Amino acid sequence: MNQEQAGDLEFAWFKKYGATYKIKGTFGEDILMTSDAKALQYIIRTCAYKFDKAQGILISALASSGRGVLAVNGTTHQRHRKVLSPAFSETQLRSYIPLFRRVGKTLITQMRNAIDEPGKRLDMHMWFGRASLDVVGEAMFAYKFNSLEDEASEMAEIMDQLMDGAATMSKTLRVGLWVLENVPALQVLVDYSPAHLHRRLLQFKKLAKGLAKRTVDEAMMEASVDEQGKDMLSILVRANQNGDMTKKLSEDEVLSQASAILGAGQETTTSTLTWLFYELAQHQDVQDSVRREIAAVRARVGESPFTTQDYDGMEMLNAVIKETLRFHPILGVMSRQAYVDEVIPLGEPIITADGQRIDHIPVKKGQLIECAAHGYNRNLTVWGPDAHTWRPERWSKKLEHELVVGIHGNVMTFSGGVRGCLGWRFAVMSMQSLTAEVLENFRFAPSEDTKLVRRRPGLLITPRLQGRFQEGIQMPLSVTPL
Ligand code: HEM
Repeated sequence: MNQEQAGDLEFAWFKKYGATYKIKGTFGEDILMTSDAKALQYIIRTCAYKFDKAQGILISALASSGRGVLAVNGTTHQRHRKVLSPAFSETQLRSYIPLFRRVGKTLITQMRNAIDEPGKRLDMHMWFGRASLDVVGEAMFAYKFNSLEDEASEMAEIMDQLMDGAATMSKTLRVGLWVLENVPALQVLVDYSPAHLHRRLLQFKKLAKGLAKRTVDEAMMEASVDEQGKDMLSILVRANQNGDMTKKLSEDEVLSQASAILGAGQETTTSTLTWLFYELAQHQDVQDSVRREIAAVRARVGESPFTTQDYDGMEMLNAVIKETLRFHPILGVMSRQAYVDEVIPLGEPIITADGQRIDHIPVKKGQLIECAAHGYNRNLTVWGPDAHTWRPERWSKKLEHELVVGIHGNVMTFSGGVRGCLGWRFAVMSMQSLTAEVLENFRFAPSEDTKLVRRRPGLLITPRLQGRFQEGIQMPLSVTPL
């Protein structure tokens, strides 16, 4: 939809028509759009598999990541999720803390090398993109992309181009998806599409699968516990070996998890960190108070590295992370489809076109539903009258919510329920670590171009410069070493 900033149109319509309304899709089909807490809880938590991913989304997930967890529904999804879960246990995630710290240190060194004067303009999207790629790559398949040090990193370049293309939901892409959805026989042709974006996707899948294959082969050969790899794929391979035959993943499914996790984890973390520093640059008082909080913990622990408890105890740091997740969800909407006839309850009743006040909406099998994460995250009924303001102080007291919707802080950004983000805790831990590291070393302020930054609408909501969208995703900030 044409709008200057992602969400502008939807926010105006939520204000005018209420938390739930109907829009028309690419070819005039009815789509239900909702930011209603009760409806969302019902759709993504209570009846998650009755309202599973929409066919169009499954097709694009299949094209971008293969037969991994992102591209399957129902009982197949349950099977994938069960094998993947051990790789995301709290104990497992704690073992990545030294990795977050190491990548943070490299980020600091490389940023310092790039700064030759105070207030240097740096594209923080690029820097956080490379840091996130190095973190996710090593955690996932013990592979060091070293993209922070290697300017010509092939994977970093592919990811940049992919995200740039995928973030722009062009008319051609929308029509293409519609055709594939409505003429399933054509789906076999997807891998032969000549489109530039698609070529890049194939390169991405090939590279990720190749790296995954190496890790998987090594994991299969491990002779003793001491030799066991601690990366996510090795853990997944072990979990898969233990399950009974009907619950196992095939080799193709195992290898596809690499592109699924890389795709799900890299740009999402990058984007959240990027917006977080954008907000800190605009709110110098908040930036100072987070830095003071970090300095106080540093004074207590001295040269010892921060622990998970240290990070979790930093109230202001965590408030800034939660508020950024609330205010800047990278996925504005999550597309679902009713796989059975159902009735969706509403917490905020609506008035229909013929003047009736209703608090339930009956839907037929096949109905498309857009679960509006951006709408829910700024729903005034849930967050109060200042929902449209980035204000981390709101997290200083425990927020009481009547309904549980999201996984973390009850925001929708990581979604929720059985399809909620598997990597949410990994993402939060890596953001805590990278943010603390960077704030201890640099001060951020808006640069000349920062005022041009807009939330560009598309499949993903990304920062671009007004009038210069073609330059790609970027976040120019002025950076001064401390
Ligand atoms: C700030 C960072 C992140 C955000 C905002 C985010 C957001 C999301 C959302 C919204 C979904 C659900 C999509 C849907 O149902 O349509 C999801 C799923 C997923 N995410 Fe994340 N994610 C983040 C980081 C990560 C990381 C770091 C990883 C892995 C290392 C990861 C792995 C996954 C996986 C595997 C799924 C699929 C879950 C399933 O279908 O069962 N995510 N994420």
